[in-house]
Amino acid sequence: MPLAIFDLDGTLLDSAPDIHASLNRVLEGYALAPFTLAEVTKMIGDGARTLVEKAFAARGAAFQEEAVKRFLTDYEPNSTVLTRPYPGMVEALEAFGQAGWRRAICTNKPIAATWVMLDALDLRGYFELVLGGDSLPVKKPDPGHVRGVLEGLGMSASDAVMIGDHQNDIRAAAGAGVRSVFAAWGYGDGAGADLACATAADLPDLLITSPATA
Ligand SMILES: O=C(O)COP(=O)(O)O
Ligand SMILES: [Mg+2]
Repeated sequence: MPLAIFDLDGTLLDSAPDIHASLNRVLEGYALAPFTLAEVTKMIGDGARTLVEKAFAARGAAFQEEAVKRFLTDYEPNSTVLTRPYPGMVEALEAFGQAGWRRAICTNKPIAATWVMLDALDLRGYFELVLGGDSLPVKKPDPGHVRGVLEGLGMSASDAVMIGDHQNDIRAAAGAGVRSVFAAWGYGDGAGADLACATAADLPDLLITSPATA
C-alpha cells in the first residue's frame, strides 16, 4: 500500500493570507512596518520562529523571542479565517484514499497550530499521521523529519512519495530516499524534484493512475 506524505502550507492549504495578517499584527505591536502578502509568502517554509526572525531581520530590528509566542497566540485562533485547501485538494485526498493509499502530513508548522487548522477545516480524518515542525528534534530539510513519518507508519521509503511546494520538502524527501512531487501551485521552488504537478486536481492522475511514471 503506497503512502502520500503531504506538506501543509502552500501544498494542502493556501495559508499565506492568514500568516500574513497575523505577522503584520504582531509587527505593529513592535512598531515595525507591515509586509505585503507576496513578501510574507516568500518567508514561509521554515516554521514560525524562522518566519518571525526573517521579518525582524528584514526590518533591521533585533529579534525578540517573545514575538514568536505573540505570533502563535494571534495565529492559532485566526489561522483559518482566509485559509482554505487548494482547489481540487479535498477531492485528491478522497481519490488517494479510495485507491488504497495511506496519507500523512509532514509540516514545519508547529503541531498545535496544525491541529487547530486541520480540525477547523475538517481535514484531520484524512491523515493517519501528522508531524509538525516541533514534533521531532529535527524538521525539514532534515531527512529525519520524513523518516519519522515512515517509521511512525512502518513504511519503507520506496513505497512513499512526498508532495511539497518548497526546497525543504524536496531535500528532506531526497535525503530520506523518498520520491518527491513539486506542488507548483504553492509558494516555493521545485528544483531537484522527481516530478512536478501543476494543480492539486492533477495529483491523482499523476500518481494513482500512472504510478509507473512516478
Ligand atoms: O510554517 C511554515 O513555515 C512551513 O510549513 P510547511 O512545512 O507546511 O510548508
Ligand atoms: Mg510548504
